[in-house]
Amino acid sequence: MAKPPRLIAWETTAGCNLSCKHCRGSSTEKKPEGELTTREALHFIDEIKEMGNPILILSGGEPLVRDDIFEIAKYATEKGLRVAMATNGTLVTDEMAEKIKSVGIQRVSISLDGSSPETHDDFRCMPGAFEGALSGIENLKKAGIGFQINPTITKRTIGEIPAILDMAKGLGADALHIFLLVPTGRGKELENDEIPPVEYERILNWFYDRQKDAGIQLKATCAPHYFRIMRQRAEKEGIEISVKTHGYEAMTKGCLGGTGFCFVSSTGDVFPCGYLPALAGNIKEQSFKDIWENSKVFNDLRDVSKLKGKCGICEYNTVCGGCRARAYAATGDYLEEEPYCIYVPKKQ
Ligand code: HEM
Ligand SMILES: C[C@H]1O[C@@H](n2cnc3c(N)ncnc32)[C@H](O)[C@@H]1O
Ligand code: MET
Ligand code: SF4
Repeated sequence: MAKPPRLIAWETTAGCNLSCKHCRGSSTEKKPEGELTTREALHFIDEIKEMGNPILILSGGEPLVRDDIFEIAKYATEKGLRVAMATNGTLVTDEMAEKIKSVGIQRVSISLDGSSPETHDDFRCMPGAFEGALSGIENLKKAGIGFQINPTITKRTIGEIPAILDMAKGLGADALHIFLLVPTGRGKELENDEIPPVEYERILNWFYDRQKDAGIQLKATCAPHYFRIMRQRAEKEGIEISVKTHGYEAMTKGCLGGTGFCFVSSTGDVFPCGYLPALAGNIKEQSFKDIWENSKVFNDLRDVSKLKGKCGICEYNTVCGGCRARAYAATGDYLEEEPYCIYVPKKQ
């Protein structure tokens, strides 16, 4: 029997006040038909709670454009779920920050796709988006809410990542979670902005070094090969990987899509992650538990022996496993080898 999910990202709405260049959801001001109603949303929370006690990320689109977002969040925290919110920050006024606090949301992520207004505003297609995000952060701080910074790594932003880390530290963020661009949704049009595989290797090695001295929590999302690099580096350094030396990263693995994580769209479609359009089911038609336990796609992803190409024979496949969304984007098959990894497995 599959273990229950540890983390669920829910696109509470596909509507958004921005329309960023890379957006996996192609979000705009216009919401698509069929968004879960308040009743359906609360029922979904009941279903999650019956299965276990995961972290629930209220994402979007922009969650703050959903009218009943605080009712939903309050319902979830009162049921005992740990609730986080992912926002672009521009709508986080003092009043919003107070509401976020009062419904018991524990942490908020703010996206910063540049250390300067020029880069961020260009990426997010809105002049003032950078200032808006910073002002959102100040308001969260005043309300005493923990926050993390999420930058997306592309050719446009890679040069500013060290400066974004410094900013995150200076602002008092709890964490920096880097996101590596996945060419899906509007992100498909940014295909040429994806950093090449050797650059991935370089930035993830830099990230490994910063884990030691950053002083804030760092996590590489959608970069499963980080978990290979971490092991290769630790071996070279003669360090045994343990919770003591590598914290939370020692206990987890590259991609949790389908094993510990899933993404639920604004209309109730369930996917392994927000970047992999392989449908597992819809919560309006089937119970969430049934989808999680029995769908073909989730069961495929739980079986490492199904991986193909070099991921199939790689000695790191239980800790990395490749990005299934990139494999799907490149080949149409989510079990194919990860196209952005330069490692040559030892077993040939
Ligand atoms: C410590 C436990 C956490 C773990 C294990 C974790 C892990 C993950 C994983 C696996 C993803 C998958 C991305 C994908 O495949 O779509 C993800 C996405 C994400 N995480 Fe975390 N995360 C944690 C905590 C948090 C917290 C506290 C926040 C705060 C807001 C956060 C914010 C996000 C966001 C915004 C996404 C992207 C969701 C989306 O697609 O909209 N995470 N995380
Ligand atoms: C929730 C987080 O997901 C990021 N995000 C949105 N679209 C993409 C994509 N195509 N690839 C990677 N990250 C993305 C946002 O910038 C935000 O930080
Ligand atoms: N709109 C929020 C952000 O930009 C969360 C979802 S992004 C797909 O961070
Ligand atoms: S990335 Fe976030 S802020 Fe930007 S358009 Fe998509 S949902 Fe909106």
